[in-house]
Formats: sequence, C-alpha cells, structure tokens
Amino acid sequence: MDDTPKTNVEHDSLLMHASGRPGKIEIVPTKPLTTQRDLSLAYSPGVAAPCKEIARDPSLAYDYTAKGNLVAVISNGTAVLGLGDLGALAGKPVMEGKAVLFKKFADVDAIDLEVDTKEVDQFVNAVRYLGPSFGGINLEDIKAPECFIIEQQLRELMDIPVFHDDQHGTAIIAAAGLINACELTGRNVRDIKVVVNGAGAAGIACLELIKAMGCRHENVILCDTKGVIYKGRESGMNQWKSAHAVPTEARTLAEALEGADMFLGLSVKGAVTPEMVAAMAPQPIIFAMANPDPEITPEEVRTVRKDAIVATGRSDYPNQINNVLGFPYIFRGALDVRARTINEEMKVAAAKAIAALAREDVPDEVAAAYSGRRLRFGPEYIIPVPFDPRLIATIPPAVAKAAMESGVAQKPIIDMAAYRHELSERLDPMAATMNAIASEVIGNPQRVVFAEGEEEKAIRAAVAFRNAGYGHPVLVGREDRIEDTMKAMGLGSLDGIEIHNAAKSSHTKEYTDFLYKRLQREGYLYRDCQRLVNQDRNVFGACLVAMGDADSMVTGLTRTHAVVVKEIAKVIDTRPNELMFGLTMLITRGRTVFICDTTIHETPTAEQLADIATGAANKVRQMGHEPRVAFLSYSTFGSPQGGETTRAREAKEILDRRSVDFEYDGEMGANVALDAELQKVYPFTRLSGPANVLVMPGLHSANISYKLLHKLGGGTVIGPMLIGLAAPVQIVHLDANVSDVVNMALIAAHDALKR
Ligand SMILES: NC(=O)C1=CN([C@@H]2O[C@H](COP(=O)(O)OP(=O)(O)OC[C@H]3O[C@@H](n4cnc5c(N)ncnc54)[C@H](OP(=O)(O)O)[C@@H]3O)[C@@H](O)[C@H]2O)C=CC1
Ligand SMILES: CC(=O)C(=O)O
Ligand SMILES: [Mg+2]
Repeated sequence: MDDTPKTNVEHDSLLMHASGRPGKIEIVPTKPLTTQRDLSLAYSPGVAAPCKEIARDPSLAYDYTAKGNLVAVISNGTAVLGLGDLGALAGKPVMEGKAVLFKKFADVDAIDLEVDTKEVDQFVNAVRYLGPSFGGINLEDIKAPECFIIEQQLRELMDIPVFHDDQHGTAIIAAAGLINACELTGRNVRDIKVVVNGAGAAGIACLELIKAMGCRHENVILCDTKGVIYKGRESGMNQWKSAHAVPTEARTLAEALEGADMFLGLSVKGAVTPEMVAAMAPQPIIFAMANPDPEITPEEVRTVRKDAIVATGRSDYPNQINNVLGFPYIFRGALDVRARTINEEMKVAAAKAIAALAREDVPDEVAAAYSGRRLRFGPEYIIPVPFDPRLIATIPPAVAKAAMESGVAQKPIIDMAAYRHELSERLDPMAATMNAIASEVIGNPQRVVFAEGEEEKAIRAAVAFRNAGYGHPVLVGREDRIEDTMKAMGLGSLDGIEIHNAAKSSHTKEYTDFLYKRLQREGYLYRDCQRLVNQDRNVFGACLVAMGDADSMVTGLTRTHAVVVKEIAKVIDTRPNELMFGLTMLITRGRTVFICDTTIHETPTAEQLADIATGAANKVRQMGHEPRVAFLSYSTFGSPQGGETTRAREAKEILDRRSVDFEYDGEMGANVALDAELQKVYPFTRLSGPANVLVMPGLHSANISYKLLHKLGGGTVIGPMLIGLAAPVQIVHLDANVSDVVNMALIAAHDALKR
C-alpha cells in the first residue's frame, strides 16, 4: 500500500474516477434500437446486407460502419506519463483520458486498448490485425526505444494512420511553441542553442522535428539519465541516441545548459535546478514538459530568471505544451481525407497552424474557461489553450490540406470553406445557424455600426468581424482612443474599419436637422437634438443607419436594454403595421426554438400577439427555418378554461382572418407544442410537427422560460434579437462577450441584407 500522503488534486481525481459509472468512458449507440423493426435492421437479419457489401468492396466499411471515425488508443503502459513502467492496466486511466479527449475536442470516437506485453513482436502482432476495426491507431505511453520499432513496423504493416502521440503529438506542439517563443525573443531557429533532456520517445521526436525546422545539429545537446550524449559515449546508448550525439566537452545537464537558449524537458520531475536556469542565455526558453510534474516549476524559474519564457505540460500553469492540442485535431484532419498515413508535411502544417492561432485575438469565452486570465500573445501565452473552440476549425483543415498536397489523401476535400464550417458545427450547436447567416453576409458585406466604439469589447468584435470577412465595421468613438486600445491589445491595423467621432463629424448638422424634425413636437429644442447627436453614441450610431451612412448597428455593452431601446426609438421607427419585440433563439438537445416576446411587451393584446407571431415567423424563415408557431398558454384548446387564455385563442383567430402563409395554432401548453406524439391527441391541430416558434402570453413567461432553459437545460442562446425596426439595430446584453457582439453584429448585417 502507498502511504505517501495524497495531494488535493490526487484525492479529488480518485473520487472523480470512482464516482457514478467508474472510469471516464461509455459507448452510445447512434441508431434507434427501440422497436422490433429497428432490431431487424441494425442486427439480424438486416445487418447481413452491409456485411455482404463490405465483403464485396472493403472501402464500403467507411460508409456502413464506424471505422472512419474510430481511433484506437493503444498502450502497453511502459512509459505512463513520466511515471515510468506502470504496466498496461495501470495505464488505463490515461488511455481512457486520451479517448475522451479525442471525442471532446474533435468528435473522434476513440477506445482504449491496453496490451499486456513488453515484447515488441508480440505487441506489433496484437495491433497489426486490428486494422479492420479502426480508422487510425494512436500509440501512447510506450517507452523508447521499443516505441520506435513498434511504430515503424506498424506503419509498414497497416494501411491506416499509425501515430505515436508521445513522439509526434508532443513534437508538433513543442515546435509550435518554439516558433512563437523565437518570435517573441527575436531568435532564429537556425541559430538557437538547445538542450533536450530525455532521450526517449518524446525527446528524440521533438529533437528531430526542430532539426527539420532548421535547428542545427551541432547546436543541440541531448541528455538522458547518464548525462550528455556526446560523440563517443558508449554506455546506455542506442541507434536513436547515437544519431544525435555531438562532439562536446559538456558531460552533465548543468554543463550543457550553460549559455543555452532553450531547454526542452521530456524526462522527469525535478531534473533541472534554478542554478542551471541561471546559467542559461538571456531570455531563456524553458519547456519543462514532464508529466505530471515538470522538470522545474515556473515558480522556481522565476526565483532566478524573470526574463524566461516558461511552458509546462500541465493545465494549471500558463503555456501548456501538451499533445492534447495535437492528437485530436491531427486525427480529425487525417480521418476526414482518409489519409493513408500521417506524414512530415501534415505534422509541420499542424505546428504552423497552432503557432499562428496563438498570435490571434482570443475570444472571451476561452479566457473565461481560464478564470478570466487575459490570454494575449506574449511570454505567458505562446500557445493556444486546450479549450479554444477555434482549434477544431484551424488544425484539421491545415492537416487535411497538407495530406492532399503530399498525395496521401484518399478522399480529398473539395470545398475547404465548407469543411471548416462543418468542423465548427461538430461541437458548437449554434455554429450551423451562424455559418448559414455568415455565408449570406460574406457575399454581400454590410457596414455595421459598433456604437460603443471605444469599448474594448466593441473594438475586438469589430476587428473579428472584419477579419472574418463579415463586412465593414464602423466604430463610433475618438480615433486616438480607439487606436490606443488597438495598439495596447496588439490588434493590428485599422484597415477596413471606419471611425466616426460624433463630436467632430461632418454629419452632425445633417443628423441634428433630421432629429429635430422628428422630435420638435416631443418637447425637444434644436440644441437638445444637437447634444444628443454629439454626445449620445446610440443616437449618433442610429442616425448613421437611418440616414443611409451605414447599414445596421450593434450596441448594448454599456447601457441596459430598455434605455437603448428608448434612445434608438428617437431616431428609428418601427416598420409600418409591425411591432417591435424581442425574439430569442435557443438551441437545446439538438432542437432549435425561437421564443418571443422576450423584451418589450409586458402583457401583449391578442392583436399584438398576432403581430409578434407574424414578425417572428418572417425572421425565422429568413434565418433558414420553416416556422411552426404555437401560441402558448397553461391551457390546451380550451382546457382548462380561464380568463388569461383568451388572448392566445384570439390571436389565432386574428391570424385566421389575416390568412398568413405560415403554420400556427393555439392556445396550447408547451408540452403539446413541442411533442409531435402528444399533438396526435388533438388530430385537428394545424401544426405539422413540433412548434419551433413559441409565442408566450407575456413578457414574464417569455423572459423567464428562455433564461431557465439556458441555465438549467444547458441551451445555447442567441438574442434577444430586436425585430420590427425600420432600420436594423441589435442590442447585446450588458455582460456580452466579444463573440456575442460579433454574432449580434452578424445578425444585424443579415437584417440589413434581408430588409
Ligand atoms: N507535455 C507533453 O505533451 C508530453 C510530455 N511527455 C513527458 O516526457 C517524459 C518522457 O516521456 P517518454 O519520452 O514517453 O518516455 P520514455 O520512457 O520513452 O523516455 C524517457 C526518457 O527520459 C530519460 N530520463 C529519465 N529520467 C531522467 C533524468 N533524471 N534526467 C535525464 N533524462 C531522464 C530517459 O533516459 P534513459 O534513456 O537514460 O533511460 C529516457 O531517455 C515524461 O515525463 C512524459 O510525461 C511525454 C509526451 C508528451
Ligand atoms: C501528455 C502525454 O502524453 C504524456 O505525458 O505522456
Ligand atoms: Mg503520453
């Protein structure tokens, strides 16, 4: 029994692994298995059909089975993290972990297989015959030098990608970190002096990749448990170590590190001391990647070197250089083009894509997953974080493209832009809708006003909006302030972004005249209008839109929804015969519903409910959904009867008289509206399926229900979108993040396009 006291993390991790269903993985069927017919299709006798087809043409396995999206994580447990040879069974928690990371980050189905042998031939034989089951093989935590032979042999024997994660996954991420660390410290890979500690799977692979990137052989010293691997050393050698032996006087790690620019640690906890770091070159680059504990902690480095760039393999320090950033996405790209192998070109493409992503502005929700830590390219952020949702749309396309260009793709991707969309939709339920809107907007760029143009979030959103090709952002604010913020945040140039300073604008007179005409009989003097135009960004921004100097507007970061609505109403009317209201889109459990009115009318009349339904149906159709509107109530078709249920009934009757071109019915309970089976109890209902537009009887129920669904149901929300204005304006929540602002700006641009 191990008497060593457990740390909090260890204690909590044991509890987590043992809680509920033990371990971290289960298998979920993808086809219905509820009726006898289901069974006869999925299993005998129906299943014979795909079997016979695959026997005739093996490539059909990719069409009829899970093979194409299935990866085996295979280990013999001889190098479990940096814990050494714990054996196959003890490595299982890590392998289950890798399998769930495949799923979580890249929607690759993966299963762990622990093979209980240290013999190379036995291991190779155990794996080589598994080829038919899988689309790829991820070898994990197999010690060197056996891992080199195993991988080599399996690559030759199998016709699917075989990839030893500890070698190549690690090397790719380390290379990406190196590219950025060199950029930050003004170094060139060709000139840097590197010390690699650990001459095993990860160490040798990192070394080989950085040499392939230009690092000079004579500039790298490799060390292992016996110290420096110098030319002529005889003990503890193998052919992989010998290939990297250099003539040097240095014999210990400490000697090797004197004056070195970079330390790459792929060995064990505590292998490096602060004294060794102190002897390195100025601005040393230290990647202490041993897991679970690094060769030296960032705190220890800081005691001697404030100027160091430090990375570890752990999640709880900045700069996590860990293969989790690589293997899910590399396999995603390889599987999607049905690559025969994962070659050097694909690895280099992945490293470059990861490095480039770290230099881009980071969405707020990513920072939120890291306790609000500001993630901005610099010494504390040289590599993207694992919870960055952009990784899925960034790395696999780079890998797939490299596979296609290097001739190993058996199923090339024709439309890369569509592939990127498809990737982002795999993990983000909102992405499909937003991508559909984006694809319309991109071909017809609109000028969108970001009224709170001096706000950091608005500026970042405008930059993201421009960079995504969604249109031309127009910022309302002072140029110098905006430029200072851009500079401080490293947001690049203002190209393509228009700035309007309300106080100095040449439009002021024109806008004041316009506003005065609207408000002179509402108690406003000319100078009041002048002040509004000069000083109120929402008013000025709305004037830009109303007067045709911009197409639409987004605002709301600094004032409440109700206040913004009042300000906008001074400038922009609602469309004739329409009603202004809030429409909230919610995606939950694979379903998309629109709820209204979530913002404006506290107790709408029957007439207003009918208007809301019509406005919502139009908008929903614009967004690519065929509306099925339900007027909701606590009663369904007259049962129970109550005074409050009549408005919904009357709204339906008003629509009957208007003969509108969409499906609607009511009044009905939410259960009936959303359940096709329950609707069969009312065979007269006109809904042809579950409703997707829920017209609530009042603001209370609308607003409360979308927030409940969001918080308790785990739904994803867009909006409330403001519907019914004569010129499009969208209002974000006060606590919106940059992505929310970009999404609402996109909707505002789409509104303008569809006007
Ligand atoms: N951050 C990341 O993403 C990853 C980190 N790693 C980490 O890298 C380390 C090595 O893993 P891996 O390559 O798979 O394992 P291997 O068993 O293949 O290699 C281990 C190597 O480390 C060397 N080593 C052990 N102790 C010391 C020491 N005190 N000083 C110098 N060298 C030492 C061994 O030397 P010798 O040859 O003399 O026995 C051997 O060369 C682990 O800590 C692992 O967690 C691995 C993969 C990914
Ligand atoms: C991260 C990893 O794969 C390792 O430490 O072995
Ligand atoms: Mg590993």
